[in-house]
Amino acid sequence: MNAIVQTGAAVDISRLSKIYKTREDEDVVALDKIDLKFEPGTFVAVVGPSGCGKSTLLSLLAGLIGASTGTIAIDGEAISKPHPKIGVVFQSDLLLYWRTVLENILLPIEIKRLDVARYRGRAEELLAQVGLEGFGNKYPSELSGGMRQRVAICRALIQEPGLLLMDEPFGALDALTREQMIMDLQSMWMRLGNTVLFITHGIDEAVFLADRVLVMSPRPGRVDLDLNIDMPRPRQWSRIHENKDYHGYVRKIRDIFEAKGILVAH
Ligand SMILES: Nc1ncnc2c1ncn2[C@@H]1O[C@H](COP(=O)(O)OP(=O)(O)OP(=O)(O)O)[C@@H](O)[C@H]1O
Repeated sequence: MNAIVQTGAAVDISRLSKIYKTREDEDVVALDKIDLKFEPGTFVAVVGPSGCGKSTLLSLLAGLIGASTGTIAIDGEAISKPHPKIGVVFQSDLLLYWRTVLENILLPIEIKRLDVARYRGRAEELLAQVGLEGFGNKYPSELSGGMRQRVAICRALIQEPGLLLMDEPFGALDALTREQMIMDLQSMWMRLGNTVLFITHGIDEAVFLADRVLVMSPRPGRVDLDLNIDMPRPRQWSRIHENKDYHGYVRKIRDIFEAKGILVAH
């Protein structure tokens, strides 16, 4: 059991900018000359106010949109379109309701015309890793929101991506399910070892999960703070509030948001 081990990818982002054109032909600078390097196997969380360019950064890394300037390299290979080394999980699970859980997980394999039979065992192994052993023949409508999001994570992991991109993956879940998912994601990542870029509005989950938290500024999106989170693992969600370092990290991030008027103290 738990035979799956994935190798984390190295990520190198250099002078990356994204400028959108509005319908009125005005420029919107969503990202402004960002330089970042992620070591293989690092868990990086990104927090920032709405509209600061978090999803733009993720879409660029996923190869879903093109950069205006700059480059992205994954293990030294330039990225300009979706790549099997990169898995993506969005806030909405985007499962196809007419396909079973297993068929959903195997969808990327089918689309690429790879040998589905070869990946079936791996899909079942991933399901077991996220606590859904035996659910392969169920349909999405038979699962809870948290279970569906677990299936979406399996689908993202089916091709053993070195880089897992997650865009507010727990944003639509109730508080208890979110708590469980945060703990389970930590365990899964500790076993698998992928590099993760995790976008969230939650300062608490960013500090809890990450090795590194990037705090982004309002437009034009830049990295205001690059904070190393040095707390032993596995971290316990129910005990994290007893940890002084945790509070120090959260305070640092809040200080930035308060200084910029993004969070206003009363
Ligand atoms: N296709 C587009 N055309 C024009 N402007 C866009 C487009 N997509 C995003 N933007 C603008 O770029 C900026 C960054 O958007 P982005 O969605 O990356 O922010 P975000 O930090 O992910 O926001 P949120 O937290 O609300 O999801 C915003 O000002 C947004 O309005």
